[in-house]
Amino acid sequence: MSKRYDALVVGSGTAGQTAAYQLNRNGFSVGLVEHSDRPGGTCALSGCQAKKWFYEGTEAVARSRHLSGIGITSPAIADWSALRDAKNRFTASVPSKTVSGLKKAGIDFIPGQARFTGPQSVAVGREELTARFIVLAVGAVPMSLPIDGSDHIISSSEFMELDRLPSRIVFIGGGFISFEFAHFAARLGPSDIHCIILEVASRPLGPFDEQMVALLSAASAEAGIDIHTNVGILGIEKTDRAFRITTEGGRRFEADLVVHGAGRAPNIDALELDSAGIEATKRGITVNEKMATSNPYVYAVGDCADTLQLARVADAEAETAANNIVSLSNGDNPGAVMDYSAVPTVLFTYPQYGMVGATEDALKKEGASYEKSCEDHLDWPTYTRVGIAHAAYKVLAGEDGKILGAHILSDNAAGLINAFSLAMHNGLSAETLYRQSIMTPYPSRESDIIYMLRPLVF
Ligand SMILES: Cc1cc2nc3c(=O)[nH]c(=O)nc-3n(C[C@H](O)[C@H](O)[C@H](O)COP(=O)(O)OP(=O)(O)OC[C@H]3O[C@@H](n4cnc5c(N)ncnc54)[C@H](O)[C@@H]3O)c2cc1C
Ligand SMILES: NC(=O)c1ccc[n+]([C@@H]2O[C@H](COP(=O)([O-])OP(=O)(O)OC[C@H]3O[C@@H](n4cnc5c(N)ncnc54)[C@H](O)[C@@H]3O)[C@@H](O)[C@H]2O)c1
Repeated sequence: MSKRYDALVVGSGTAGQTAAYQLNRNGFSVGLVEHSDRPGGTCALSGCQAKKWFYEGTEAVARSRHLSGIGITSPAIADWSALRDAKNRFTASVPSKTVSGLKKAGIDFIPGQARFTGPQSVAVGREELTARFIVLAVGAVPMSLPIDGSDHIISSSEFMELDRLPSRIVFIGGGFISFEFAHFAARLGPSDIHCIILEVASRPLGPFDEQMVALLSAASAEAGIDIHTNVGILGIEKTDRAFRITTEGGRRFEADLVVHGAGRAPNIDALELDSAGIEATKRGITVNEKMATSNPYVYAVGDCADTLQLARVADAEAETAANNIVSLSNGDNPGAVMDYSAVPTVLFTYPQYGMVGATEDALKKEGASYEKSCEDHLDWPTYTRVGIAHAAYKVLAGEDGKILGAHILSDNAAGLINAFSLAMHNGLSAETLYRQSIMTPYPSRESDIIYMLRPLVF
């Protein structure tokens, strides 16, 4: 049996849905293939949205601990399984809402695993589907690790399903997931909790600013999280009551739980990309700035593409691909391109670390001339009021005054960094952003932005 669509989308995560709805709104007949029995994707079910339940609990506990002695007498105590249940009440309805939403819009939902049979054709079970354009949005999965006993490692998704947290947790990898989940565990786990992050590189959080990472690492240490770098893990062994992790150089770590935070790889093995002439590396499907692959009929978006693995980047890529497909169909030039120069990123640790644009390390490496406004351990009332001792910022501007990058440690780094991201998108100078920010609602985290900019302006 064979069915033909104007566009076929593979994957029902945020990227796949964004592309499917946009093509559908433009009058395309659209089919969406999904092989999971829980459609809806990583962000909603086990990523950004799901983990935010634990972040909000973490913030409440951490804030009340910080306020202890300055007006709060009884710091909050978390109920891990109640937070998990609240998260699951949200995720439970995601699959059915995903499918009903697609169907209501007139998009065919096709359950099953897609694999290419030709440049414009895909098999799902016994069904052959052909399409003028195909959008791949198959996401990523935890990278397989060359470690003996790696079957003892649990994923971040499994972590969020635990009934309770044990006292000793080792996180493998010092990236986004390990930092965020260690911060959750340190506030939501038992009172004797001890978290360890083992990073293979010489420093954790490689893409972030080295100085700010050192400040976040110090804040993490105070919360009960130890970070070890240059650790080559050899094996994980199950002992009577725990796990023993052995490393190069003969070091050993004992843990009740070992968690994967060592990167996510594109979920492309089942697609048989070679049958369609689509190039990929272990970092993802190779795409150009229009999100087109090496096959002109196929686009790749979201975590499976060799770009950034962030939810709103996935959406922007999906919109870019869909716009280009619509243009091509109309006989127009496909002119939509992705720009990654001012993508804001936030680590949902406590305090949060928000970053946009260049790091100071990168500017130094490039030999770029820049000016910097930077301060750590801020004693501004904003932070003394909530007992945060580790707030910090760094703003980098070029010779022409334009903002090149910003880095913020704060309990609301997400909101703050977005202001800098918008300024960068609009090519604003530090002085223009300063003038436009003077009347920011006061006092707030955001009204402090002028203090961050002053050294670059006067
Ligand atoms: C723990 C965690 C926390 C995160 N937190 C944040 C955050 O705070 N902020 C942020 O911006 N990002 C965050 N991310 C990243 C974010 O979740 C991803 O960037 C985003 O979900 C990617 O969406 P996607 O649509 O590309 O892929 P996915 O949502 O993974 O969707 C891919 C879909 O394709 C399906 N599929 C795969 N192969 C096939 C096939 N052959 N046939 C049919 N279907 C197939 C899968 O079943 C899946 O449903 C987090 C990720 C994790 C893991
Ligand atoms: N707040 C957010 O936006 C957010 C949160 C979670 C995840 N994410 C996305 O999901 C992606 C995956 O997250 P992640 O934390 O798994 O990956 P990551 O790429 O952020 O970090 C992986 C880390 O593990 C290290 N590593 C790799 N192999 C190792 C090994 N064998 N032993 C020790 N260390 C090892 C790497 O050097 C790196 O520092 C992120 O890149 C990010 O794009 C985003």
